[in-house]
Amino acid sequence: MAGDKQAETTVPSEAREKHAQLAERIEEHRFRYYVNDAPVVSDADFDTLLRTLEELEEEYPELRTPDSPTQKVAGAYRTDFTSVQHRTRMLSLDNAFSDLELAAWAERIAKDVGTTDYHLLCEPKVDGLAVNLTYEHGRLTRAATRGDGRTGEDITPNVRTITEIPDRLTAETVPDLVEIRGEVYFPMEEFQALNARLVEAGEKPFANPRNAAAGSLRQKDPRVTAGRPLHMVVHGIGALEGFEGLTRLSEAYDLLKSWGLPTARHNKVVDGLDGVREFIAHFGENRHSVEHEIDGAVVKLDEIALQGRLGSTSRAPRWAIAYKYAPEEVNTKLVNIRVGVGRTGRVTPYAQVEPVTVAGSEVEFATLHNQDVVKAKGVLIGDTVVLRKAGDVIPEILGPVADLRDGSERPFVMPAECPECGTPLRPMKEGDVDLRCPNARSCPAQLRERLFYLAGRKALDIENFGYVSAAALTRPLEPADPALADEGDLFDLTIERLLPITAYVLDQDSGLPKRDPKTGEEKIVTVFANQQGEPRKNAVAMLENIAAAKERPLARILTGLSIRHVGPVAAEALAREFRSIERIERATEEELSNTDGVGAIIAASLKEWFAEEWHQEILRKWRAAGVRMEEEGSAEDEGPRPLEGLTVVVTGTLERFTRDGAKEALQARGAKVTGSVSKKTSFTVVGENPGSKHDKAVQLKVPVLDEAGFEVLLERGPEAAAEVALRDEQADTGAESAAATGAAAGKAAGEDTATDGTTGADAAAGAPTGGEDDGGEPAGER
Ligand SMILES: NC(=O)c1ccc[n+]([C@@H]2O[C@H](COP(=O)([O-])OP(=O)(O)OC[C@H]3O[C@@H](n4cnc5c(N)ncnc54)[C@H](O)[C@@H]3O)[C@@H](O)[C@H]2O)c1
Ligand SMILES: [Zn+2]
Repeated sequence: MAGDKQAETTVPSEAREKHAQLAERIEEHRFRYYVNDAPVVSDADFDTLLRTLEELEEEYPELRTPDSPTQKVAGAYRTDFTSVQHRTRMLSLDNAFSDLELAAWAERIAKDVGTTDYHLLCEPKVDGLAVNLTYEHGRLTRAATRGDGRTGEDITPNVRTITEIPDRLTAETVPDLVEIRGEVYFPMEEFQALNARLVEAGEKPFANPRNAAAGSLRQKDPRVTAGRPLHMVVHGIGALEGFEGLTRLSEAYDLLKSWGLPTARHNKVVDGLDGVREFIAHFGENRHSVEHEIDGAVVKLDEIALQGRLGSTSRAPRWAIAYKYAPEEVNTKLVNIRVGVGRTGRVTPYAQVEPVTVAGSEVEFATLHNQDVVKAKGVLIGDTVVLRKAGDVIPEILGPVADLRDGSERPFVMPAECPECGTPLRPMKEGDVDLRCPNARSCPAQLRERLFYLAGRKALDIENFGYVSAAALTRPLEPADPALADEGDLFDLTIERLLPITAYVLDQDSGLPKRDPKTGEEKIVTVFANQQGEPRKNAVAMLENIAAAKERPLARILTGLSIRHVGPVAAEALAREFRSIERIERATEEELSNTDGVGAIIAASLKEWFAEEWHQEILRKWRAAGVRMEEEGSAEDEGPRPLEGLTVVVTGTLERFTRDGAKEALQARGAKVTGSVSKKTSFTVVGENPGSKHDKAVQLKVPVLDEAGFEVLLERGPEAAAEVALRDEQADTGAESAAATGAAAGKAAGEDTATDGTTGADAAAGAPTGGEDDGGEPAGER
């Protein structure tokens, strides 16, 4: 191994070789990125390569030659554009990937700047491509790409199509010559539409908005550029002739703005590192509240004279640094496109990718919305794709890396049948893009999703009831019959029914069985029993929690029914207005859609839902199981108050009510409860052993109700109660007056109550049988 090479250099040949290979790969990626506008690796992976090269050069400084990629700005440029010399170089930026690196930079600045009197200017780092605009005597004479920093491509006609960039600066005194540097970007919201158009025209879609910006700007035909929604943000000044007096960069921006140039709105001048950290944290959290994509924050020395004192390396200024945020985009393989069936039967394609970590979490699935979206994105199964996960948003596929295709990729075909129950799929309405599984009741997928939603936070909030339980109850491996045919039997589940159930452990994101990380096998468990066959603690708790859920407020019960378009907000509005499922069902479409927060669509959807026999069956079963189907006036001045305007006296002992309970039930319905009988008393309720109040009522001809009559009053209102009032003491006149009061009260409390109080079917069917013969058992279904 000795030989003369050793004498020449201290760099081992493996290191030298590694360096050469890395450098070549980096140059190739730069070519694809800057020249083709079609990178094949993610920025993060590219940055890692560059970092590795830097570290190697750290170790063997001899490798750091002037033509190393670490020492140069960008790379080549395309020969079909005229090349132009920049008057001053366009540089790149050094990066900080951590607070530590940022602090090290700040420390160096503090040391080298030679004064304590300086400021730091913080700017969002715009994710686009750099351009250089030359204005001579206020007129735009040239626009160019960065190129290798000295020479760029002439893209003047293209840049002229960007409306934001002025042809002429709007000021009386302008420099003889000024180079304006900035970033051209493509808005994320319009990216999808562009790709859809490209795919439609049989062209290659872009992998992300940054490439779309570069590709759109670097068009041979500027008319193509004109059709693209490009924008620009100014972030620097190059050459400047015939203009004096600029001392701070932040002030220069204000000047540029007054000249009509598009400057940034989010820049901030701070005193020191703490301010920088605050800025970085703020935009880290609000990355998506800005009009363009941000991939970091750029920190600059604000004083222009001090910038000059610090100078630049061949690649980047020493007076600035780019702090990079965690990448939100990664490249990964699109393994498959599957379809999932949702709560309302909507069948949606989703992407299954090779698992990757992005924005701090591992991602294996991404949304694709519908078959049209799959087509518009131009992705093929087997493609390398750009996957994006922005904040809490569901991961999505941006586009394919078309340059990596090898011909083995295949297009996605939407299945004709439901993947879980085999029913042929169809659109709900003509013209709908979405396909649905029409087997709403027993499609295991739909039922599972409905149950999961029903048990979830927004609806009944049943603890110990998650996705695995929902799956086990609806599609067990054993026994063959699922414990639930639909949600109707939920409240009748018993532990005996649960114990024998075995099922796959399903993943909530994909609906697919989870696998054992060690063996790779699909996980199968006895969901509710332990190894001894005894009930698991969770299973017992789940049943208890299911029972407790019967008492949830009406709005939650309503939400849990998975009526299309009836989410928690609409359910709340409906519960407030109608206060019982029955009244919602009986309401006309007009009454429903006139409710605040409920529109025509929701009204129609409610009507459709109630018309379905198996939905009625759910309601019957829930009712029988004791699920709350109406609101017991918790809020005093909300909703209909059918007994509004009535004054009621209660005396004696009631069997099914305490005195307070009776009082509360009356007040909740709007009645006034008093202690003594007068002419104004609407009803006197008498229990066992009533005292003088009963006599007084008889004397004043106030209608008297026994306990059964009292229940009629509560449930069906004053008119029905008047009919069943104890008649032996010629209560006729009293009844009439009570009915009159009731009707007036109905009006006062709003139309719903009026209809309710005088309801046709129920009153007609109920009144004749109520009262007299059967001991006051209120008629009607319940
Ligand atoms: N995926 C790939 O194959 C590939 C290849 C090459 C480069 N890249 C990526 O391209 C990016 C660009 O590399 P780079 O060398 O231009 O360095 P850089 O993006 O790290 O920083 C320099 C550039 O930032 C821009 N910038 C945005 N906002 C700015 C602001 N407010 N002030 C000043 N400048 C601002 C300027 O155009 C400047 O040229 C990197 O993120 C790199 O990962 C990717
Ligand atoms: Zn189905």
